[in-house]
Amino acid sequence: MADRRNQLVARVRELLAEALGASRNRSAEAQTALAAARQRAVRIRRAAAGVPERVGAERDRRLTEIETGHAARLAELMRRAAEAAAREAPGAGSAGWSTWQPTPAERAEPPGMARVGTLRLPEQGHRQGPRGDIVAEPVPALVTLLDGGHVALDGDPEGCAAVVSALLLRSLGRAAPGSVRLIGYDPDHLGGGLAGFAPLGTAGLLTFVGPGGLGGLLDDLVEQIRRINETVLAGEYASLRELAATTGRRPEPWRVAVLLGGDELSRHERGQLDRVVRAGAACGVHLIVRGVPLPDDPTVTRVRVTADSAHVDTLPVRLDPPPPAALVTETCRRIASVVSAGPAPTPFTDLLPPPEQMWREDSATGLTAPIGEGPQGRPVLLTLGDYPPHALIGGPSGTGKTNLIFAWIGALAARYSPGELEFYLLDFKEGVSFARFAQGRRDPSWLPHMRLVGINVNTDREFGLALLRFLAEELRRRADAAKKHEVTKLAELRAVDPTGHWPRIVAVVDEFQMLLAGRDAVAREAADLLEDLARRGRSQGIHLVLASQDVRGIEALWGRPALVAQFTLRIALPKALRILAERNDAAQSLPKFHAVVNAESGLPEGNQVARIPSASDWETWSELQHRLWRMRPAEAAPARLFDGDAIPRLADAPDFRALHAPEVGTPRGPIALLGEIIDVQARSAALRLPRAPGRNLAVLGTRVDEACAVLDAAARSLARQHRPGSARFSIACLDPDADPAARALYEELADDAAWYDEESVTELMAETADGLGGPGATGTPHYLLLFAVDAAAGALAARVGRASGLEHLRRILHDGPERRTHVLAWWRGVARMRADLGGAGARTDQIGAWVALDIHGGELSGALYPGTSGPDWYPRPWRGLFFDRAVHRTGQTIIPYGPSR
Ligand SMILES: Nc1ncnc2c1ncn2[C@@H]1O[C@H](COP(=O)(O)OP(=O)(O)OP(=O)(O)O)[C@@H](O)[C@H]1O
Repeated sequence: MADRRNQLVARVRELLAEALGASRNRSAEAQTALAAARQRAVRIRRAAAGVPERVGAERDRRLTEIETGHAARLAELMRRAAEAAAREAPGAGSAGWSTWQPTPAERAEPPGMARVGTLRLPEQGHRQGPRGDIVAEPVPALVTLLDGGHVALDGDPEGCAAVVSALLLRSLGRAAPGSVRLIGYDPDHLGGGLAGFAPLGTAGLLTFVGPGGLGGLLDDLVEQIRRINETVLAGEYASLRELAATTGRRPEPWRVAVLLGGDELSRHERGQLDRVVRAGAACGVHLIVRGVPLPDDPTVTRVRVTADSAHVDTLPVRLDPPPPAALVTETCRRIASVVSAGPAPTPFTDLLPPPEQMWREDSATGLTAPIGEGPQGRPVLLTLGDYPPHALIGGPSGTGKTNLIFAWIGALAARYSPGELEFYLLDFKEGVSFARFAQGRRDPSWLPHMRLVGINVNTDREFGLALLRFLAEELRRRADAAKKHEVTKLAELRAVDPTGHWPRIVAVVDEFQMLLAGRDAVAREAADLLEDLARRGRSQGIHLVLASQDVRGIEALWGRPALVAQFTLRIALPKALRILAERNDAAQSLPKFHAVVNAESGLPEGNQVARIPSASDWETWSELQHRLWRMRPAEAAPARLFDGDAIPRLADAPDFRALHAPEVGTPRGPIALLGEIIDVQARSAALRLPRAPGRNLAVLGTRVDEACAVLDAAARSLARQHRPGSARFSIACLDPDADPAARALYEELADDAAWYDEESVTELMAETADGLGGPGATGTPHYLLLFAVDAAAGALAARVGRASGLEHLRRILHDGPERRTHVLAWWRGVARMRADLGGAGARTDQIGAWVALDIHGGELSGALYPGTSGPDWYPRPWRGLFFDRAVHRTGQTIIPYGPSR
């Protein structure tokens, strides 16, 4: 039993030991696991502690990134907004006050908006500057006024006044001087931003309406809107802005009414205010109000100002300071002085079609072109055709006649090509402005339509006559052509003869009364020609435009009612008298640079007032002329310029250039050119010297230079028709003053010339007379050029052999021409010539031709000139009267050629 018990104890011990061992192992394992777990926990805790730090950094990084992007985007948007604002409110519309100056919009350009401050954004836009600094980009706060709408102000008076003066100054700065008119209504004398604009009042650009005047003011604005809608926009345009954009014209000013408080409005006034708000902006009528309720309308911008903030509609705004007072008054003063100086002329380009449209018109039925702008901004047209055919222009000196002629010629020349229209222009007053139409030294261009320009012709009425004769000839040519084609009018002639050259002709004569002045042959013939041209030119496309500053010019026509009646188109410049019908005094109240245009012979119902653009200053004109000149046809030749003050040169004369010597022998009837004829083609006066009795020339008068010039031209032109060595030129100079000219001629003629003086002239006479031989003898052509031959009378009176020198001279004059010996002699008076010819009663028929210089017509009576009283000749410098009994009925005025040297 004990064993059993011992065995049992041993077994229990054994089991216990096993159990203890096992549990020790387990415990150790547990310990290890615990330690590991503890370590993990620490690690985890540590790791866990690191996690939020990383997430936060990431979040912050992202946030910063988003913020930067946002700021950049905002800055970019604000930059664009600022740029857009600068576009919407260019120049004076938004410039800062320190650099502000007026920048008027072009006429087709809208004036734009006006800046009053900057937008106050919740997050102000920034962008990084180059060094990382922050740069603010303010966005301008803009308000629409001119052409856009109205502004209603409310709140702090000082802030409102700042907005009013900023808006007004910016509006004035964006418009041409005078094109913004302000009307103030300030019954409580609040000033309200208007005060600084007072200088505009002197030019009528700022008017005030007194207390109680609001109703009248609103009625007036409504009336303006009605008128503009009916007569200016006239259903064609929705607004003045559209009209300006389409046509480039702005015929109405902007009217800005500034209404500052006052009593409550009556029903009528409210109604009128409503109308202005609804319809005003399209007609350039705008309101700026404070203390006057404006109805809600899309055109109304509301500006609310409190002591520390401001809003434009709903946008918060930081208002600009008001413009400096000095800037306001100085700007207004300048505008007022420009306006007081007179209305700005409309630009000349208004009269012209666009370049691609030039020379597109057809003149078959007439010529139509604008001359200026009418009161409603519409062009006023001038027409020349079957009706009205001719025009009279009148206006005292300085009222713009010349300018009007330039404007009209330019408007026509730009529309009709030179094949459709030709001009002839004659200016009887002193001045050279029309010379521009012809080619000049300074400017090689000319107006391709211009065929003739006569300037400084005041003493050369013959030139006017020559033009009229030329036109009469052209009229005859046209009438003949019409008859041949069995038609009556130019339009029909052009239809049946489409390849013919039948342009309309416009002949302009400025100060035409000079042509008709006096009761002499020139005036009589001129009036007859004018009458004929006026009557018949109408249907043949020849149109007369006569201008005069002087009522006497018109009176010269008044005596010829049939002539005056043809001039149905009348153009009266300010203060012109008698151009319009008797009781039509519209020209008396015309402003400067305006004209009454009347196509009804001046009857009041035909009046149209036009504002004439400035066209005559050199730059304005030459721009057009150069353009048209470049368009000229290849064969176009410059206009003939006749300048009464210029002395022509023989070497330039077409007739001189055309002379040449025959291949063999002597010319049958050589020609001596004496001077330029006063005519349209610059021809030379030519004396034919065939072998026929009387073919000698006497130059009569005391003017040395002119006499020498006539003999010089005669000799040089004759020499050109003889080969060297085939003619003799004997030059006798008996007046020392003529010596240089005679010597120059002697040198020019070289071997063909011989020189004689007082000593040797007698020999010349004797030898020449003796050499004449019998009546059939025809020797070498011999020309005796005797300068101041009367000075040799003493020497010639002496007998040499059988006869005296004078007798020889008479024989040469008598028998010479038939033997090719011609005398071209200068006597210093008619009586001296007669004496040399044999005394007072001597025959003069051996003097077949003469040129009279300072000799009165009466002295030339008798055998020298047909009739009893001599020619109508009043001597004047550098002019001569040429008469050739073989070809002339009346004398011909010539201009001696200038010295050839
Ligand atoms: N429409 C106009 N706009 C601006 N300036 C003008 C206009 N018309 C004329 N003028 C200017 O007025 C001045 C006188 O004009 P213009 O020479 O045409 O007058 P006029 O009547 O022909 O005078 P006169 O007969 O004395 O020559 C010139 O300096 C001219 O430039």
